[in-house]
Amino acid sequence: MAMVSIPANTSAILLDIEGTTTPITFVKDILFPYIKDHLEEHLSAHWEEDECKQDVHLLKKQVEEDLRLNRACAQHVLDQSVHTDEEKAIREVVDNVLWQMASDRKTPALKQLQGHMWRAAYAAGRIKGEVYQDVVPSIRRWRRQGLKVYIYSSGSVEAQKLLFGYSVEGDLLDLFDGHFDTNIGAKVESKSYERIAERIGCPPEEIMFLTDVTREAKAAEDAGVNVVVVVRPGNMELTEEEKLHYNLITTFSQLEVIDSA
Ligand SMILES: CSCCC(=O)C(=O)COP(=O)(O)O
Ligand SMILES: [Mg+2]
Repeated sequence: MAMVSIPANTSAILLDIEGTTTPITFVKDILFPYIKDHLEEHLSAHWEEDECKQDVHLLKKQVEEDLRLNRACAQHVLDQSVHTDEEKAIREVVDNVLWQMASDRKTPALKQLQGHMWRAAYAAGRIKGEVYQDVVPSIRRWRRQGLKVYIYSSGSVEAQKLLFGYSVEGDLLDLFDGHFDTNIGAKVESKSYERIAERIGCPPEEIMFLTDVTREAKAAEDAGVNVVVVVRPGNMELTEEEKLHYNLITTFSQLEVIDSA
């Protein structure tokens, strides 16, 4: 097993979730189908509640933004406060959410609603967050070596905390020093990594980002962050050029801290 060094000046490890800590199949075959199967029921049950109203309001704002930028989109998200036909309004929200999911969009509006829906399923024990076996021991080792560990995922911070709080390995939230989602910016934009460095309180060069997606790796690299690309079963194939360019690992155990002592 080829080892990859964590540079001695590193103070924080930043982890992606889907395809990095967690199998893509967990997200695609369990989390996303849960939303599709329960969306209409969830909206009907909570339509009059403040949280649901805020979720719908955010979706509506996203539609307005998409229209402003001429993005093709399912345009019908109505403000339920002015709509009289609740069933029709719910149907339109369902259409918009399903359209966003089919396009694998990562908008904060979509991710916030998903997080709220998963909460009930995790709390009832119907879903448990999956993590690869090498993840927990490696994070514990890095922490013992003085590194901070953060999550940066397109999933909302709430969804991240549910996944790790109700995981197959129990409550893992104490492994993390903080969480970031797309409220700090998209994962494919380098500015997001600069903001994260600022929030963590260290220069980008002291952060190592682990992800399966090379567009995210490139954005992080452009910000000065060190990057390792994680190759897990079912992750997107890398090009030959990408394989040569990036440090690759198939398990977190391959990452070793260079001891400065
Ligand atoms: C964190 S829970 C669900 C994951 C999700 O919704 C998602 O979009 C995965 O994105 P990632 O940035 O972790 O690859
Ligand atoms: Mg990922």
